[in-house]
Amino acid sequence: MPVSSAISMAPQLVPGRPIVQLEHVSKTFSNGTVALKDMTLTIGEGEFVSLLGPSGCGKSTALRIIAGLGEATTGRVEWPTMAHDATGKVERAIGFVFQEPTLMPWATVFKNVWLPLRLAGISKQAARARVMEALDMVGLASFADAYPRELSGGMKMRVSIARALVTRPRVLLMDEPFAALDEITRQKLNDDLLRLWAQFGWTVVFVTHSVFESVYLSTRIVVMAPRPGRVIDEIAVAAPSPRDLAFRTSPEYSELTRRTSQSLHSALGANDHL
Ligand SMILES: Nc1ncnc2c1ncn2[C@@H]1O[C@H](COP(=O)(O)OP(=O)(O)OP(=O)(O)O)[C@@H](O)[C@H]1O
Repeated sequence: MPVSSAISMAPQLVPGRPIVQLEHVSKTFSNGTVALKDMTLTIGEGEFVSLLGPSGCGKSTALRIIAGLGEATTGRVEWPTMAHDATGKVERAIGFVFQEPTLMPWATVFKNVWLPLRLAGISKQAARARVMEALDMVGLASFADAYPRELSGGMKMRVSIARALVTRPRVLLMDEPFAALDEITRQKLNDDLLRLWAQFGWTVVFVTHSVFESVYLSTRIVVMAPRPGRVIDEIAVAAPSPRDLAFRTSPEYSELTRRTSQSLHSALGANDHL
């Protein structure tokens, strides 16, 4: 594919029906910090969207609002295709992966992954098949009886991902999940995540600081700037799957990282006067 056709403003690329829509979402914390200002974003089913931007531009705040872990001050988040309970509250079929694996050190890998099902009242026996399925997806089925202290950093993150997958979410929300890992482990987890995404067809919203990671993983990159946190650019990445070393070393990848770096640079420059 010629480089120019892989780069365009993103809206043409939205492939499926909208699964989540942020409509003019703003968030001001009680100390007066405007973490998000007027964020409008539609994410289609099956997209892999990265939120990319410098520290403090509101990426985590946006992700938490999407997850229902935080409230927007103004604006709305709509889930047009998700079920609602009897009170009209949306039943978000989501999994959330934090930057730290946040595992219970005293519990086995199995018990850590069982946690979301246990909280939903599902017994260990009834949960067994689903826990093992989730562990199998991340390649850790044989570590079910291990404790977190016996695992490497990458394996702990895999357990954390399995814990997010055990509820069989339609949308996976990931807040810089690989930032603390070494480069080789990070690339391996990038590849495994892409393979699972292609296989299971989830929608992924992925927060990152890394231009390279965002280009490698995403179908669309949403670039954000701080003070106030806002969207300043969207970049479509039309390169087909599977993405691999050939893509990582292609002229198309270089051009996309150049274009994305420029955009990130202007995100920083937008606040030079502050
Ligand atoms: N609970 C809070 N109370 C007050 N201010 C907050 C709170 N949470 C975040 N902020 C502020 O809101 C802004 C956006 O924070 P947020 O964590 O969303 O940014 P981010 O882009 O995810 O940053 P990073 O990449 O460093 O994680 C920052 O200025 C931050 O200090």
